[in-house]
Amino acid sequence: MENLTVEEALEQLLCHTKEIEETEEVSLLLARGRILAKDEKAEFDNPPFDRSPVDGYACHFEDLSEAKSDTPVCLKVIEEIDAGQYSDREVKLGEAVRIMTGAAIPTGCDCCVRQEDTDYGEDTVKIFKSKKKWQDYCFQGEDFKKDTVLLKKGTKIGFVETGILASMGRAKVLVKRKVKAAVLTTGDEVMTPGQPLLPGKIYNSNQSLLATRLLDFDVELVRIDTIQDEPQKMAEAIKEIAGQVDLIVTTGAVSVGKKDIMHEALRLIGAERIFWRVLMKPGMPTLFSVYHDVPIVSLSGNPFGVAVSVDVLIRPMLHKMTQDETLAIVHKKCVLKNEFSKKIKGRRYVRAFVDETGVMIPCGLHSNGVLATMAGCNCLIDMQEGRPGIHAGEEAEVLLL
Ligand SMILES: Nc1nc2c(c(=O)[nH]1)N[C@H]1C(S)=C(S)[C@@H](COP(=O)(O)OP(=O)(O)OC[C@H]3O[C@@H](n4cnc5c(N)ncnc54)[C@H](O)[C@@H]3O)O[C@H]1N2
Ligand code: MOO
Repeated sequence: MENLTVEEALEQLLCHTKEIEETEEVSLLLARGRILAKDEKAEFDNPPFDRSPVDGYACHFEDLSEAKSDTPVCLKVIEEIDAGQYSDREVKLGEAVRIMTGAAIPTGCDCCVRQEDTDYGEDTVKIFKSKKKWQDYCFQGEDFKKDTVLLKKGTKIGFVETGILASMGRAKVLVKRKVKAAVLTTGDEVMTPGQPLLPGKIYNSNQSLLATRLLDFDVELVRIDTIQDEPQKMAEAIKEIAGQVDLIVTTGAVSVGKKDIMHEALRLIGAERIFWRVLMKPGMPTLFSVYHDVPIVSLSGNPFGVAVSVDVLIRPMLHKMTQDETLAIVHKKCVLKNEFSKKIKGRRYVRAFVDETGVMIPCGLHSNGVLATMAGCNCLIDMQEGRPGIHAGEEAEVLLL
C-alpha cells in the first residue's frame, strides 16, 4: 500500500499492534508511571480504628452539656494515649483520656475536645466547651472500607495512587510490563553530540528527540543506536534486536535517494512491507513493516517529521499496547491568534503553542528539517488538505503534545 491517509495509516499500524498482556511485580517506590494490572481492593478498613483528629481529651459528650468558659466541667483523666498506642480500657461517664492526634479512641468515648478548650489538666481536666455527639471524632474506615475497589485495573500510578496503595499496606504492586522498544537512527552525515563537528556532518538530533519522547510515554528503551547507511548493517541490527522488543522505530533513509537503505534492509530480512508514504507533511515517506510480529515504523529523517510522527503515528500504537489512557491523543478546537498564510497542499501539521487565550504559531521557518522553532511549542495544528492558509480569529484543530 502507498500514499495512505493518516487515518488509513493508523488503521494499519493498530491492526499490527498487540496489547501487552505480561505483568510484573514492582516495589511501590518504583511504580510511578506504571499501569495497574489488576483491581486493587482494600483488605481492611482504614483507619483500622476510631481515632482522634485533635490533641486533647476524649470523653462522653453527655458530660459536657453544661460546659462553658465560666462554668467548666471537671472530668477524671484515667489514661494518656499517644499516637501508635492502644488501650482496652472503657471510659465511663465522668472520665476522660488524654489523647493525641491519630491515637485510637478507647470505647465509651463519643467526642474529642481540643486541648485549647481545656486547662490541660493531668489527673483531672477542666473542659470549657460543650460538644455534640461524634464531634471531632474520626470513625474507623472513614478513608476506605474493607472490600472496596480503590484503584481499577488500567490506572496509571502517580503520587496519589502510590499513597493509596501504601495506605492499603502494599509494598509491591502488580503492573503491566513496559513496552520495550529500539530506536535506530541512520545517516552517514550524522554525528553523536559531544564530538567536534566535521565538514558535511550534522549532529544526530533524532535519536535524543525520539528516545526522550518514548521515555515520556514510559517506554523501556532496550537499544538506542546509530546505524551506517548500509542495508546489510541495518538488516543485522533489526534481526539482532527484534526478539527483545515490541516495537522498532528507525529514522531516515526511507525516501528515494541512493542511500535510502531502509527499503533494501527490510527486504534483506524478509520483513512484510505494509505501507509506504502517508499523506501528511512532515513525515510523508514513513514506511511501515512487520518482522516476526514486531512492528517496525521507519520515520523520515527530518527532525520535525520525527517530532510529529512520534505523536501522530506511534503514540496511538503505544496507547493500544499499554491501554494507558494518558496516551490517548487529545484534540481541541482553538482560536488561532496569528496567521499561517502558506496554502496547504496536503494535510499538514504545524507546530504551535496553545493556552486558554488561543493558539499561536511561532514565527520563523516552518521547514520540515527545522527543529529550533519548535522550542516552547506544546501542540500541533492539524491542517486539512486544501485549506488556503489559516487566519487570525479562525478556528484551528489542535493536537496536544
Ligand atoms: N527526489 C525526492 N527527494 C526527496 C523526496 C522525494 O519524494 N523525492 N522526499 C523528501 C521528503 S518529504 C523527505 S521527509 C525526505 C525524507 O528522506 P529520508 O526519510 O530518506 O531521510 P534522510 O534523507 O535520511 O534525511 C532527511 C533529512 O534529515 C536529516 N537527518 C536524517 N537523520 C537525522 C538525524 N538522526 N538527526 C538530524 N537530522 C537527520 C538529513 O541529514 C536530511 O537533511 O526526503 C526528501 N527528499
Ligand atoms: O515529509 Mo517530509 O518530512 O515533508 O519533509
